[in-house]
Amino acid sequence: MFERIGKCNESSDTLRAEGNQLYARKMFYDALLKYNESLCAAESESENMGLAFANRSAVYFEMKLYDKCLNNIDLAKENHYPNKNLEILEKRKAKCLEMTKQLKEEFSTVLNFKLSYPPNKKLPFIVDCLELKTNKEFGRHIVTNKTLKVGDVLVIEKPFVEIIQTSFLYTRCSNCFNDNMMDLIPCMTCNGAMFCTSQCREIAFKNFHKYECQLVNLISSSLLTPTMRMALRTLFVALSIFEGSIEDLEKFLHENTDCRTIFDLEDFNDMKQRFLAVNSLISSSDIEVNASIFEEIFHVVPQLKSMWTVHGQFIESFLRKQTQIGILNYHEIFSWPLKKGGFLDNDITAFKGSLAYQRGVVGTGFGSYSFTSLLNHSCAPNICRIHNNNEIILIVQRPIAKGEQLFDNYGYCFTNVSKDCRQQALLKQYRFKCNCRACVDNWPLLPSLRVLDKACLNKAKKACREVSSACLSKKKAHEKYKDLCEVIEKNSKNYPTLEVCSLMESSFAYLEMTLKPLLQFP
Ligand SMILES: C[S@@+](CC[C@H](N)C(=O)[O-])C[C@H]1O[C@@H](n2cnc3c(N)ncnc32)[C@H](O)[C@@H]1O
Repeated sequence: MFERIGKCNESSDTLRAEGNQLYARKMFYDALLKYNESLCAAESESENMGLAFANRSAVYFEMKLYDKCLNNIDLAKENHYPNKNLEILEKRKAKCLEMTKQLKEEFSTVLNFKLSYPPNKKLPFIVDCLELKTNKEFGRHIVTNKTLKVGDVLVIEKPFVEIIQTSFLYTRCSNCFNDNMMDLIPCMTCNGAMFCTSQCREIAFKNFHKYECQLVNLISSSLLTPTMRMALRTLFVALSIFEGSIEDLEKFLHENTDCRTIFDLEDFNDMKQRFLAVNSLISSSDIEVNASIFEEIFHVVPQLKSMWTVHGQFIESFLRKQTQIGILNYHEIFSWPLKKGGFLDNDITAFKGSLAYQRGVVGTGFGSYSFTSLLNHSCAPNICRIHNNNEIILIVQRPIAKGEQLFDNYGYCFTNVSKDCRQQALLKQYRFKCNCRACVDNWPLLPSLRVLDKACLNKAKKACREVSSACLSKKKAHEKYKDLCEVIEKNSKNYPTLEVCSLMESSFAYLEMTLKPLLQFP
């Protein structure tokens, strides 16, 4: 039998009752959150599980998400929903089936991003024209060997490892980040992880959750920074690759000390090589890491404690290095909030005035991306980054000539952050002095940029008005985005003018709109 960590029907009852009150007030997002917490707290094989699924089915019915309603009715029945109440569920099911027939809505419209050019033969998630170069000024960097157009999709990268911010534990799959409109299933043992499917639950258990399950409350407390949580998850994933043998992991690292980027992999499907690519990312060895917290965590679980007793030194240096890699390389993952109006009170990344806040997206987690981490920063980038669940998609934002370097933006764009602030922040976190054109020539902030083409400025103003008031379908947003890409391509010789930079901002907003959930909870 599993040891039940944090499972408790009494808490599950309290959480369900709180959910019921929110449901009565039609606060469906908050109600689902409580039902998910209640589900996670429910002792397995108790009727509390069935009740939580049934409650969720009621929310989905009100939201007209009939497929999810039906799914939750089935789950309720499979999970000890009390027989005496079955009639309620059967009635709901019948109504649901009737409504599904009537409903021609296309809730399932998903826009799939595809690479714009043939894929790299070894790395199928990047286009074949990208090359790795190294020089003194930039270290490793990526250039294109063919001219690229605005809107070209260059990379669709999944992380090697990702973690969810604690405030999203009950709203997203802990394995793949899918929110599945909160239609999630709990870990059968702990109360701190949910999954979108049983496959995801199995994969997570195999890859990392078997180690974390007994530690979830500690890991998700404020003891660890997100970078340290990522380091710990990386250790558990690496351990799983070596089938739990810390000796083999240590030996492997000892024998493979040379630097290997993702371009050096012989076989992309070999997880050991993929791990080496993450382990070879640039790190800041001078950053202090308080490793004693890791020791405390390991001492909670007997199996991990004995591992630390024998291999503590190796584990500590592994975790220190991953933390130091993380500071320079891990990417925050942004998603659209499921709740109308947006942000959770405790979402620290959504501070007012931040770019994410203006765009309406929230930071839901962090990931390690071996390719994207080879991109250098410019305050005037030529590519942009969007997220589809845990995937990073890299798209050309202004034309890039053959032989030019691809530049990402580390969160400090010249259009809305002053040169002094940018330079200080980049030096402090990323340890380099930025010499991009915007810094060298001290380009002004967006409102003070010069105007060269009045007709184009009018187009930009129109796009700006539309994008801030628009409530478009994904398809329509994608069409608008494509139109703007053409206008930017034609006018790019005037960059950085007010009109071109505003068009770029609006096009990015349309692009993100293509990933917005079709429906948000009240
Ligand atoms: C995510 S890594 C980028 C890849 C890195 N160049 C490498 O060799 O692995 C971030 C680090 O790259 C370097 N870097 C990024 N942008 C740079 C720039 N514009 N100029 C100089 N160095 C830069 C800094 O050392 C920074 O900490």
